Amino acid sequence: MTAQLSVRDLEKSFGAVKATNGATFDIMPGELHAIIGPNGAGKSTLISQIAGELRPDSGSIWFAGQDITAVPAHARPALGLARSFQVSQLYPEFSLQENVALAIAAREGRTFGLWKPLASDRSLLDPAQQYLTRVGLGERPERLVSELSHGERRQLEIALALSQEATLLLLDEPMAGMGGEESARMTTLLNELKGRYAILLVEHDMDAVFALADRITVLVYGKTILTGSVDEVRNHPEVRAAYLGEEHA
Ligand SMILES: Nc1ncnc2c1ncn2[C@@H]1O[C@H](COP(=O)(O)OP(=O)(O)OP(=O)(O)O)[C@@H](O)[C@H]1O
Repeated sequence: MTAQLSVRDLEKSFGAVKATNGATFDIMPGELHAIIGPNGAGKSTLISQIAGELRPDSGSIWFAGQDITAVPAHARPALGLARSFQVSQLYPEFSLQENVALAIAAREGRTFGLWKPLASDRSLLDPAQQYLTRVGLGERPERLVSELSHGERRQLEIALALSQEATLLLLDEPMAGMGGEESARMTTLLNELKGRYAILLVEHDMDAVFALADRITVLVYGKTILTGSVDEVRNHPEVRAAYLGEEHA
């Protein structure tokens, strides 16, 4: 089976800091693959290179068998690779459903100088409603983005990534800033999405990572020191020493 994403010997330095130092791993179709590592290990730098926002110094990134190392960030979503949207990119005065409809229109290359025609376009609003339902926001699609709680905004970001017809979702700390109940809801959502989508999850919440991950890659000082199952990672002496501490061992 061809990997959905392959990262090979990736290197990226900032001055004297080797933020990515020979990172290599694969994500298979439908796999939820977590990247963990201590603060400053290079997780954000890695995800930014996969999204195309940072150019690696050397090494390669392959998406569904195609070398995308030189493909610019703006062209990657059309291939099926979606980084979750920032809610700051949304239209606060429009409803959830209208925002997702606008994202679908943008994906389809439709121009929307006038909002009115789009607002009544069922061919956009119906699929928008389906994406909202898939992430648990389907009940009140008329709400404004400004009315959402922090956790609901993160759910909306995922709906927007799905609306890009992604096959790989890049999720950078989706549980950050969430309370227990919101984290549990996000964990349930990601559990429903895995299998249908390949997911690269960078997350500090180890309970969520251990509950969700099919495989985990451990990053320390930019190097991928291990890729394995939850049990393999929990029991690996170097990982315990470098990162987890006894409470998760
Ligand atoms: N734009 C930049 N310029 C200079 N140094 C950078 C830049 N971005 C990251 N770094 C450095 O690269 C290293 C890796 O940083 P990165 O943010 O990727 O780690 P991280 O694993 O995401 O950390 P955290 O868990 O704290 O978010 C750090 O030493 C950081 O200081």
